Amino acid sequence: MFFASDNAAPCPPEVMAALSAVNQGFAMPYGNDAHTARAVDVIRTLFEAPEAAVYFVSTGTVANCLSLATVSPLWGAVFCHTNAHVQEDECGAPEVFTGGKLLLVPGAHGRMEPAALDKAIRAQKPGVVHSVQPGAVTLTNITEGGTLYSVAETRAIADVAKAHGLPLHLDGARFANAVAASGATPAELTWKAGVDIVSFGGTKGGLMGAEAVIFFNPEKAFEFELRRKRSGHLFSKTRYLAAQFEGWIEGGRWLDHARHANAMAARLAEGLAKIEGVTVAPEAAANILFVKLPAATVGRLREAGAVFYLRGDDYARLVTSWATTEEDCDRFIALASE
Ligand SMILES: Cc1ncc(COP(=O)(O)O)c(C=O)c1O
Ligand SMILES: C[C@H](O)[C@H](N)C(=O)O
Repeated sequence: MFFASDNAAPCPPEVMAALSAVNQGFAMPYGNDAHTARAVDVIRTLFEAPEAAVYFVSTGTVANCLSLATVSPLWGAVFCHTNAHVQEDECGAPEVFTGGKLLLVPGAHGRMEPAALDKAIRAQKPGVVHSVQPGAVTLTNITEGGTLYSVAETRAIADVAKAHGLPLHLDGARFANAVAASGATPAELTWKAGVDIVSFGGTKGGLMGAEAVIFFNPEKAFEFELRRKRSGHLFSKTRYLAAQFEGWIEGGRWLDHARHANAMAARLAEGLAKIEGVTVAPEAAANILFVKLPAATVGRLREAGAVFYLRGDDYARLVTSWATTEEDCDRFIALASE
């Protein structure tokens, strides 16, 4: 009953097999190897973006920070949701890397409200030297609140960003879960909806610290490469990051795992919603649930070995993964209903 985070899950067998397969002999370092080239092609094909620039890094935080620093100037404001990971869980790294500042945009259920984004951008007095200048917009899909930006909702944010001439970044730490939840294709949920750069998360999907950054317009790609090197995030043995993506994407396993994680969260939500005194927050679309549990229930669950975080308002955050089993869910539900 380990629901603290999908980060905590082990690596699926195909990822370990891919690591073992790539660990043969010598290969050019710094991404100049055949595995990296193949993984780049696999991702370009997956996103229907043959011209895209694709890079591998080891954490979602640095994927976000390097992406935003590449597209937002030193004096830039990056607009994000009030509870965005870049705001709440990256220790100010986005502002270190970009040199600018994050400006928060409200919206229900973890999604920025397009009108609120437009208002926040206009409030920055573009052209006035005393004001930070609008630099970029970033959204998270699946959001930190466990909700989904649909294709239409992504397009609505993109339309506001584009109206102000701003690039749109997508924090896709759980993008696989968003694709599984939306039924859209990766292309429909990104560049076809107006997204310019994606942090395509592998770690939450089970990879051993591997993330991909995708620039659909490769124009500024080399700047990303320079920033990645300067910040010490150019892996000399990139083949080990790249091979994990190859193994994970091959045969659609990346999406099968995400569908499974989402299904386990739905199983939990359905069972917990039937329990008197338990409230399941609405709009959960993927593998993150927020559930209000009586204090005694929290104690009983933890006593029985359940692992999960409590949010400030006493909502438990339950995160499922590719490795979550039906037994995990059913045992949690049974204990919560005692
Ligand atoms: C939505 C979101 N974005 C980015 C990250 C950052 O990933 P990392 O912890 O690998 O830096 C996380 C971490 O879990 C996350 O949940
Ligand atoms: C919250 C923590 O930073 C991590 N992003 C997670 O989702 O578990």
